[in-house]
Amino acid sequence: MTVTDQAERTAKLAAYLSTARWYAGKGREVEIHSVRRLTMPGAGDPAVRVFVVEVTSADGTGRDHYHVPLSYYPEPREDLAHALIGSWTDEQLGEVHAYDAVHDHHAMALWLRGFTDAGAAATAPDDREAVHFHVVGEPDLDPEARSTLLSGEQSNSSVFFGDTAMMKLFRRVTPGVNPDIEILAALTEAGSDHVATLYGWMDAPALGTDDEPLQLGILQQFLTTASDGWGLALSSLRTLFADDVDTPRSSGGDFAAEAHRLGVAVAEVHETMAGAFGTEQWGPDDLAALADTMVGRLDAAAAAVPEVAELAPSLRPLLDGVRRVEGPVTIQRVHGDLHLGQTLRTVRGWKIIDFEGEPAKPLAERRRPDSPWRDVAGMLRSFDYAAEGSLQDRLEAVGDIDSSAAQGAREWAARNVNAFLAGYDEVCADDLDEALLTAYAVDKAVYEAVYEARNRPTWLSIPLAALRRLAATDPS
Ligand SMILES: Nc1ncnc2c1ncn2[C@@H]1O[C@H](COP(=O)(O)OP(=O)(O)O)[C@@H](O)[C@H]1O
Ligand SMILES: O=P(O)(O)O[C@H]1O[C@H](CO)[C@@H](O[C@H]2O[C@H](CO)[C@@H](O)[C@H](O)[C@H]2O)[C@H](O)[C@H]1O
Repeated sequence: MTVTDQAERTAKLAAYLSTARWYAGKGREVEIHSVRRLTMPGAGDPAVRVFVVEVTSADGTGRDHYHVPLSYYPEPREDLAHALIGSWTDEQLGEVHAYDAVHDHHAMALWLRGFTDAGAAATAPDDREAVHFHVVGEPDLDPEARSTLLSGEQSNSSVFFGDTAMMKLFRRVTPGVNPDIEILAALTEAGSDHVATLYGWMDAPALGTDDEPLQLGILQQFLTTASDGWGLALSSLRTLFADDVDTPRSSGGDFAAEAHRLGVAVAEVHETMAGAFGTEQWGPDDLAALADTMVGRLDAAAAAVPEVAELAPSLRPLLDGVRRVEGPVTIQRVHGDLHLGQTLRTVRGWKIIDFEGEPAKPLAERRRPDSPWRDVAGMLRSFDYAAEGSLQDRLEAVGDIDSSAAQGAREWAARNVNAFLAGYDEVCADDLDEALLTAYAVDKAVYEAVYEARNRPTWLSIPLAALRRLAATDPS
């Protein structure tokens, strides 16, 4: 292969990365520094390779690694045209057309086989350049199940194997333990009713002697009959708008009983996590450090989003309020990025998914114990998002928002926040510290403003409106 071939191939990969939903560095040119190539056990037909691509990080100061599995065909595949990375001459395979393998069910069958064969030592344990498969317990996997890629706004790529298992390939990967695997393993072992059972995971061995393995993905139970909390909340709001009622309580789609049950479920998950990982206490110094971190994040957001900069002077005192919280505050492992989209309602009750934490945070930070009120604040923000998002949808569909719809949506959010908190409080009766909860809500809305500015600018108004309301609260 010539240097020009190599450069052309890298450019095609960079172009693909720049458009991928899961690529965090939107808006900056993708600069590839190195590409590690892993082999896939059993690969042949189709040819498959797994790459770990090192790029300049989203903020330009460091390096990020992306997990990119590719499948190769000698002839173009019409059905995979949307997932084409490029066509080139490969030193071993000759002329190839390379596709993002998650879209290719022939390729994904190799991953399923990796798990079904894992007990039979499909990968040589000392093969440092192979993807390794690990299975937990004896999952009932159907080796013939066909994969379906989940479409939508995901940070990772998820495929369903029939209605038995779901595999999520992590896209941005860091050496070390991935919290999604670690927490699901602990909750599965503890017999939690509120999560999908962990079936297994895949990783690649460490590169250097100081490195830890690179966890590449997770296999878990497919939750049948699942509807996500976000969709259910929007549907409740649509019913509210259609009903001619005075309050959300009288609407046929009232969500409060579900919000209450969800509060109970989140609290039970917190309890199980506290039992599995233990608890610690935060004193005044830790609370001061938390305030510093939050103020630092506000300052970074202010530099990136001008509207946040305008509000920053009024928001800072709310974050500084954490310094006055009367400790000790109990901390433990938490979800870290909890919102309605991370909850699934099944016939067996509410389930919580995706324990990865905020995708933008470094792994070590995401694994650090925190106050469970961070998760509670995430849910409260999400009820507000649902109310405001539904008004925005209405504006786009109907052309304007009448004042009764706006008032109804806001009452809906308040009602469900109260119901959620009441359910949470039934299980975890820790005294609620308003200042701490408010600071977490500000911190989350600040994060959301940056997230929306980067990923969904038309939704930026939602966290900004929340920040404006919060900025008007009395910090004392
Ligand atoms: N165990 C499961 N069973 C069925 N559907 C699931 C399961 N886990 C997740 N999902 C669906 O897949 C979507 C993406 O999963 P998630 O873990 O949130 O991925 P990401 O990290 O990419 O955001 C969820 O919104 C949910 O609809
Ligand atoms: O689900 P992810 O781990 O990818 O989380 C990221 O994307 C979320 C959006 O999909 C984002 O959540 C924000 O929007 C939601 C509505 O789409 C809303 O329910 C959440 O409250 C709001 O934070 C999340 O912040 C981001 O990390």
